[in-house]
Amino acid sequence: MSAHGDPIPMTARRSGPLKGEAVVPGDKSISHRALILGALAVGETRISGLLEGQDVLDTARAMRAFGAEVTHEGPGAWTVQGVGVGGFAEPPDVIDCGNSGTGVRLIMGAMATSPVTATFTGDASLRKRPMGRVTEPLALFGTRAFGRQGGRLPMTLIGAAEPVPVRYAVPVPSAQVKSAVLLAGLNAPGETVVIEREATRDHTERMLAGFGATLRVEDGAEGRAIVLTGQPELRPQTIAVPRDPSSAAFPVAAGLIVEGSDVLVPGIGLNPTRAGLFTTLREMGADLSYENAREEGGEPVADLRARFSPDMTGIEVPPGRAPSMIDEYPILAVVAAFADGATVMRGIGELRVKECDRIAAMVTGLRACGAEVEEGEDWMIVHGHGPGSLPGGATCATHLDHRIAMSFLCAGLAAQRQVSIDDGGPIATSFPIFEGLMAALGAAFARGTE
Ligand SMILES: O=C(O)C1=C[C@@H](OP(=O)(O)O)[C@@H](O)[C@H](O)C1
Ligand SMILES: C=C(OP(=O)(O)O)C(=O)O
Repeated sequence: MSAHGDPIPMTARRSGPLKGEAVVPGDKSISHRALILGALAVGETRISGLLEGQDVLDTARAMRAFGAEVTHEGPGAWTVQGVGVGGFAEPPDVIDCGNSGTGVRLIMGAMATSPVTATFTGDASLRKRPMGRVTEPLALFGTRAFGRQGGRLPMTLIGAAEPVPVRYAVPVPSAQVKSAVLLAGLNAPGETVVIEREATRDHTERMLAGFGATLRVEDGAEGRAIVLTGQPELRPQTIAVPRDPSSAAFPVAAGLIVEGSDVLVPGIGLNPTRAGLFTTLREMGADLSYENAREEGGEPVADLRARFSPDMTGIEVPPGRAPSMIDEYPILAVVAAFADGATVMRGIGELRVKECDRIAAMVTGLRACGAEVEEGEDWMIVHGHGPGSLPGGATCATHLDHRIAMSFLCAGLAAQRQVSIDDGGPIATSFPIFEGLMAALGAAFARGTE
């Protein structure tokens, strides 16, 4: 089933050259944070380029439930009248975060140190995902959480009435956990310290500084420590959301594997904590260039140009790069099937707790398409056989996971036979215009399965 309705089976067939410009929507991570920090500021935050995907719309609805005024002014243009740090009202109903791990975990952090109680739920995918990784550090502030076994949603959080600041070393590389602790730290007196061994996406830190919070980053033996001073008055901001590198990954990858293609993907955020896929593709020999590199709204941005790359070879992806491309392994696995030799992906255990178990979903689907793939608890190896070599001819299960759905549709554009997916509905969570945008480039997509 798709996240919000009947399943939408889809099929992709081998396509002629993909040509043209692919203007992808705003960054999902930054969009969630703009709404949440806007709700915690005093006054009106103005946002342009907001991703209007279901995940972010669910966060907008949640911010309204906590008392912020969130208004849709026009395409991508939103305003948020914030209630101030510690100003959240108690929501009158259950907060449904749909398919979004980022939404639910960041919002839990944002409400955890206010004297309100909220119950959270989500779709069948989100209800399987672990929330203990967030509620355990939140308990240090004094927040209480009651959920299903294994720390699963639905879950009720009772915010700490008299929160204390915390010092917390994040045990898994997770920007969501880091961000939840920082957002909770906003309403605790004194300094809250979050330490991460490996740097994960830093949008929360950048945006907190933009909103006027006092924070500093110290690199030490334990890793990267973020020190936040609690109880600031956040100043409303004007935020231009850059276009999402995780969405750009799909037209870029399709451009590299479909014969004769030349695709331009303009205005993509290339924050180094997000751009690992593009570095990896270039190391594999992809004809992928950055044009017109510039800075927009405090984030590095460039136009990406991807041309058909018949000479890509498999590589060993450095495990330390995983946090900067964590959502891109499914599409990398597809590109790897069209490169020559083995692409080795290690240190990717976190993929097992995303919208679905992404290692299992990719291995099963790629094998059904005739690829040679190996897997272990936290690794995956794809043995590619060059351009046009993937047999295809399968229907792949997407398990309520947008990235799995888009990855297999891209595979079908270059495979020998069609590749179908059982449900394209979840694509709307992060990239609602994917089908039309790809079709405009020349992608042979159809509704239904073979
Ligand atoms: O903070 C964020 O916006 C995100 C962090 C990552 O999750 P984890 O924190 O679980 O690694 C990523 O997979 C997700 O798509 C977005
Ligand atoms: C993992 C993802 O999102 P989330 O954790 O927010 O559901 C994703 O978008 O790939």
